[in-house]
Amino acid sequence: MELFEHSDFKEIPLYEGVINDLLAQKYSIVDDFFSPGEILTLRNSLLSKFEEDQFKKAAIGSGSKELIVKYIRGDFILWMDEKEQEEAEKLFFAKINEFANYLNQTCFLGILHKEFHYALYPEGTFYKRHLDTFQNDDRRKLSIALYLNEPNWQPEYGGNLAIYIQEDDEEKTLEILPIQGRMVIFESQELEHEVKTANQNRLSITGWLKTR
Ligand SMILES: O=C(O)CCC(=O)C(=O)O
Ligand SMILES: [Fe+2]
Repeated sequence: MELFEHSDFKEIPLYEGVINDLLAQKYSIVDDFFSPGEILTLRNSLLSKFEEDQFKKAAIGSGSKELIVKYIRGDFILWMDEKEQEEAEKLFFAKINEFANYLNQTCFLGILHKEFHYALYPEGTFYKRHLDTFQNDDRRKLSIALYLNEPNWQPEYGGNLAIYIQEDDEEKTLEILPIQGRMVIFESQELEHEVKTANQNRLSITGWLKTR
């Protein structure tokens, strides 16, 4: 007879890597969170929804204070609906839910909610330096950006994600190229960041894992 029940918990190296990065440096960059096939499905979903004119100009703040501030951010967004039974949403949320459950089991993060949107930054647009918890939402725990850009995104296409890192008394800037399939995860309440001007259409999914 066994005294202790074996839990069905199985260690997943990809998620362990992300967790170790987050603990060590508050951010993690992974290029194989989703498979190339999944990335293509997500990219095609974004493109067809954009062509159907479903995207709206992104705003700052919420409710009646919503303002369209094009000198702060120039992207167009479409909130994703988990209940949507399209392949893209299904595969995206299946993986994100698995990851959130894993975080809850291993790090006791208490992730209860999530919200994600597709984003398209037209040529010449950017998102000025900010903290994601500015968006009237201090429940945001982890920010996630997944890049759905064309293959072989070049440095001259711009659109880097700049993350500002406080090191002792000095500030360091980390610039991340938004190559297709890359995912960046970082602590929403800790790291200020910025989307540099894109010189080509820049496609992504952005979202937040949130506590109560
Ligand atoms: O797309 C990115 O790299 C980050 C986007 C972002 O900072 C935001 O939507 O709050
Ligand atoms: Fe942000």
